[in-house]
Amino acid sequence: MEPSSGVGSEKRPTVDLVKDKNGTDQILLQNPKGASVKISLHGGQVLSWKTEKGDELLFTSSKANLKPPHPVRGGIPICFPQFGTRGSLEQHGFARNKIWLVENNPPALPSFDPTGKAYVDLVLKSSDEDTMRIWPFSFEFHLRVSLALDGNLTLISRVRNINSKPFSFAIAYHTYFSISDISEVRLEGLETLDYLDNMRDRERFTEQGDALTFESEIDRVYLNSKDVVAVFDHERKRTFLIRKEGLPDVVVWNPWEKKARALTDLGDDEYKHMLCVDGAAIEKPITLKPGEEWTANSDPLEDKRALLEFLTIMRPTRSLNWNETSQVCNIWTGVTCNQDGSRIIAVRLPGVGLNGQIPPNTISRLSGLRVLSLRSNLISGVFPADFVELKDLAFLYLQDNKLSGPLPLDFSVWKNLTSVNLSNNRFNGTIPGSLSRLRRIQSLNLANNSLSGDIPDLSVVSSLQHIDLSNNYDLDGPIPDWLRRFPLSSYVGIGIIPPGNGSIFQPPPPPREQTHQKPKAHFFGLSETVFLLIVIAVSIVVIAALAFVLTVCYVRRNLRRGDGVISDNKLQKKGGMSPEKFVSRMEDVNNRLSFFEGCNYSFDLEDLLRASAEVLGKGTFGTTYKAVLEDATSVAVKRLKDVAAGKRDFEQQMEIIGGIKHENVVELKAYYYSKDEKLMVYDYFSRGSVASLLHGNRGENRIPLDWETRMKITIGAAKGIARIHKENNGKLVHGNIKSSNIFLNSENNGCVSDLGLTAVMSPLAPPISRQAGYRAPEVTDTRKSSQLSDVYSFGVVLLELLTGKSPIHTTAGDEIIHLVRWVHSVVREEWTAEVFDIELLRYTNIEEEMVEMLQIAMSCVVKAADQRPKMSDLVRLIENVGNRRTSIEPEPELKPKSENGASETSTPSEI
Ligand SMILES: O=P(O)(O)OC[C@H]1O[C@@H](O)[C@H](O)[C@@H](O)[C@@H]1O
Repeated sequence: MEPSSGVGSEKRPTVDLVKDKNGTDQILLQNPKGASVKISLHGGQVLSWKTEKGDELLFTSSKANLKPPHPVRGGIPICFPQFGTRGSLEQHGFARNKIWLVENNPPALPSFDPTGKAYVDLVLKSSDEDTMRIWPFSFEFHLRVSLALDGNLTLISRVRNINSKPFSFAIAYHTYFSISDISEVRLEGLETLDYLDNMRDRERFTEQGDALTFESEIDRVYLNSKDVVAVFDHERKRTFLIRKEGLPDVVVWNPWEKKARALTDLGDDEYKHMLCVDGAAIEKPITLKPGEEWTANSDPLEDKRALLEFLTIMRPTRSLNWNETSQVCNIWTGVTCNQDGSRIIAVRLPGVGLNGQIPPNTISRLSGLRVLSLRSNLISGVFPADFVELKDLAFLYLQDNKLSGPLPLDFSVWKNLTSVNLSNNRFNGTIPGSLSRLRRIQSLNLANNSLSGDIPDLSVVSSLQHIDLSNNYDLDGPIPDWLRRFPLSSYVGIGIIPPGNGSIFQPPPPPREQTHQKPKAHFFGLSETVFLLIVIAVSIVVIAALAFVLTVCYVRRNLRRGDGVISDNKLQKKGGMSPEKFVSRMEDVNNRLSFFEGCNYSFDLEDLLRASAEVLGKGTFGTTYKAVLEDATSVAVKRLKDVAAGKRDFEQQMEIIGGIKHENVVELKAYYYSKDEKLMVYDYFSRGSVASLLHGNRGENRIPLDWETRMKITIGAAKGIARIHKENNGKLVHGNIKSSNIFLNSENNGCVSDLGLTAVMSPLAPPISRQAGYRAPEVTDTRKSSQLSDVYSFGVVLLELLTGKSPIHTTAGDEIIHLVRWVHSVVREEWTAEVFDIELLRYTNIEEEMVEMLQIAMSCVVKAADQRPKMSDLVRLIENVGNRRTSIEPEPELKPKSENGASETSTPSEI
């Protein structure tokens, strides 16, 4: 066979047809550096994968039976179309036992770059009678195996349905990695995932550990894992990286001693030197309609079909770019997929003119859906009964539609519900008591419907931060005590309302549509006569306030012109404050926001009240919301809790914070202070925080955290903190540095937020455990933060960026691990490579920088505060590392490196 391509004029990759001792055809791929891969046509199975030094990376049993049709114990058998015994076929399906053919003219693979690669195309077709008898579907399985110049091995599978009926299949690359000793290896990337335990009737469990180590038999299918998992072989100092885009599951298998003895094609002790880790699609079999083709990385076909059916019926007035031929995950408006593109997890279609009833069996088929926003459309009909299928649903926004009928009776089917907005519809009937069984719900908005009956007791729902039941005129009073905890605007228009003020984030009741039930004569629960009296009283106050405003404006204008009748002095003597403050007081009376100079926002508190608010996070000092104003401006609003400072001190601190203008400090745009509410308004950073990008679910706006980005975050954050430390005569302390307070600006530079709040907060505010991992030892004792404790916290963030781990996390057996201590212990063992985030191991030429950054981080987290570097020194040190950097490109695949003490990184990507 011809070599697949040349490299310069010297050596070329070669592809040869050879025979094994049984006469079975094998393909030998060799790259110009001497790395090689051997593939048997028996099973299309990779049997050997060697580095350029000749080290074998795959395990094959010395007792393996290499004669077809027996499966070969070792290498990379392909399990298809069945995994294990989950079906009527023989164990792991038939593909591994069949003779595959070399394919000389395979269908083109759009994204394959052959440069420097030795590769071969194999095909398995269902044409033979034997196969058709056991699995009566016509298919073609095209397999490309390629060996890159850097030694990486890639398998790309494509399965095509050439039948007239649909079929489903599972697939796994049952990869036997060769390892020094099973007791010495660790497997990372499966933390917190659910798995099906084959040893316990495929029962579902959740992985508790930080990494997997092995002490006994293991036989599991981990579900929905990240794209990269890694096997660390401590003894050989070798790391296998398995990139498996498009394959959601991971099989982990080692038979251990007893089972190994029972397997005739495995030596008794050989289990010690093998570990199977497979990229796979098992839990949710892949269904192909006639003519369809699947390849890892392809669209989530089932979900795509469901959405197309939904679209056909709902006919939005705004055209959407959804069609069968475009890729869902990267292209379709309003759709977000999970990390490996196997499921749709969010659908956001606000205000696109969706019309009519949600067709059954469409949206409900998106069983991985977490966010559904269909607000501000023209959706009618009842609440779709089949939404009960959406078990993962966390955010549901159906407000501003024409939905009617009762609310779902059993809310407890959506265990993850966090935010629900069904306001401004025509729902009637009672509020379901099952809401009280939701343990994660933070925001519930049922306002402006026609709900009636008792208000259920939601006092037990401790997670609830925002509720709005307003303007459901038939709800029975009296208002229960637990509801009185919330602002009045949460329950105006129901029962009997006590007097009091409204509050932020509770939209004032909008004018009700004709179609809504008409308010009866009990305005806000009061009789018509009393209401009229109040209207008159309120009018008088408004007129008085208006006169007051006009007077002040007149006074201010005159003062600015310099011809005022009242001098500054006089005014100060009289009111004890400057004209500016005088005006600001007056503005407070009218609930005004105090904007900082140069701020180009033009909204006021009223606008903020009307804005739709979404909880972004609950932090140490309060809850942050994303507020979207009517003109579509998004801002982040922090609602502070436990403020101890009085108004004047609060304002002073806000002036200091708002005075900082620096590209790496999130700018405070405005604030609001009243007895009941303290708000801070910032720009909204759509890319999210470093914490969410590192540890959170990686949605639509996710930026892959490559090394370049991590460096930019670090340099940005360091500069931002250094700038903060200069403020207030060099005395300002940030006090709450953590990865959730560092955001990415449009250039991916780190920007620091949430600064300077310790000074205004109650010292008695309970310490939040999440903060604990960032807190310097001396702060734990004294509860007093300093600039040097900021340096410590910054060091923890740096460790987070280097390791990809949270500052406090748990292992199997619920052992609590402190990142700082863990890094210390690993580094002490002198195997630094193990510390780094496996996602970083795919980049070349960064090892040195990572180690330098690790040293910098370690210097920040030393126990003795006075031995930590200053922030300004850190900026210099980090910039030095960054400046020395040449361009760093992520490798498309990963490679085995030399064994001269450094870790060896290799990956059968696509596996
Ligand atoms: O012996 P086989 O057919 O190659 O399978 C090996 C093992 O593969 C694992 O993936 C299965 O879960 C085990 O049950 C099975 O024993």
